[in-house]
Amino acid sequence: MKHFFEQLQTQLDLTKPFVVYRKPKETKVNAILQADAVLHYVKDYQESGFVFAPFNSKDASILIPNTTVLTTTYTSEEQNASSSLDSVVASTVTAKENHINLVKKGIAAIIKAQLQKVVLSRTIEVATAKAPLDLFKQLLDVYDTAFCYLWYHPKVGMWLGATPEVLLKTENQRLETSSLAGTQVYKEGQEPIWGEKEYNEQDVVTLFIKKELEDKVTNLKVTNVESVRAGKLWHLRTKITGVMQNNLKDILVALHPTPATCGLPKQTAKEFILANENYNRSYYTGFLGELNFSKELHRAKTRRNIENRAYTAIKKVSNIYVNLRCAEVTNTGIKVYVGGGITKGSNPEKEWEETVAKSGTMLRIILK
Ligand SMILES: C=C(O[C@H]1C=CC=C(C(=O)O)[C@@H]1O)C(=O)O
Repeated sequence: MKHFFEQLQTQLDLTKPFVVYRKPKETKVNAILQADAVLHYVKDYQESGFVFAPFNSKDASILIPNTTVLTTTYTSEEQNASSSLDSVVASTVTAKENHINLVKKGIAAIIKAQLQKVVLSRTIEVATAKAPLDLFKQLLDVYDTAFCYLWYHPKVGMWLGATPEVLLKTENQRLETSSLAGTQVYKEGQEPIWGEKEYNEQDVVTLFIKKELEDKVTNLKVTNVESVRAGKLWHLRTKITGVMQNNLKDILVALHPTPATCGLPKQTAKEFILANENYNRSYYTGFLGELNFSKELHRAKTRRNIENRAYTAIKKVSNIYVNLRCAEVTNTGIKVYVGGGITKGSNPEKEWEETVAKSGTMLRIILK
């Protein structure tokens, strides 16, 4: 174990690219190390490696090819997990005013019928003396149901996060995606009670996904909406599955960004965000994860299987997540990114509070 994290520290000291991550509910931690500092881009999504894509699809997606892969088993440190669930606030009066004004602008555009939904966000900058790999280990300790990662490229920067949202999981042609939206703060021993605003906000995402995939996926199935926990928050989620008839690129172009991170209509919401948020989202609300990995499947060795060598099958799998509950390591500290879905039923003060609650995912790790 020590060896694993030491190798990552050496990679960082040598300023060479790497990513280290753990998928939800797994104990296996994976790392991909790049031998040089070349910036590789994804061209057609036929590549194999770890993809790191920005919010704005006009900008290029980065690939760390999976040449050197390391794995280890990480067991969470209980002590860290429990003590870190207190709430943390690191926001100024001006930040609050600015966000409330932005939300009001969003609501006004919805009332004018320019938009049905728009996701609006902000950043919070804090100082820290903590080492990036220690922050990553703390994410592992606290968020066992999230996709936890630390990503570094000397020509781009360093990002880390614990995201609850699956964008796309594929096994050969089989596909799963999810519609995640609506937020409430988790309270010990209590189940969430959802209002019309949250159901509507989440339904917009589900309908969008269904429509986008209709002509690209067969056997499309949508589960009932359920409450899912993400650290100290609850969300509403629907899973969507099917069989891909198009390639991965077509599917990703159709889905990203969904109304869980952008809005509806997609293009108008994107333009609204780029014109009004007054900062660059960069990789926040982009996507990241395993692209076209090979997975060996071992079937029972029946005589027929042995004859046609069918007992080991290689599947092509991708596991891609939306880059939420994340932060960027800067020269002066860490920048946390948070946002929320605005609909006609939104209350600006509550939307502000929701971003404060969401920022807790990263802040309670950074400031603890
Ligand atoms: C945009 C974010 O969350 C999305 C995912 C779940 C719930 C959301 C919401 O309730 O607004 C957002 O759509 C974020 O965490 O920055």
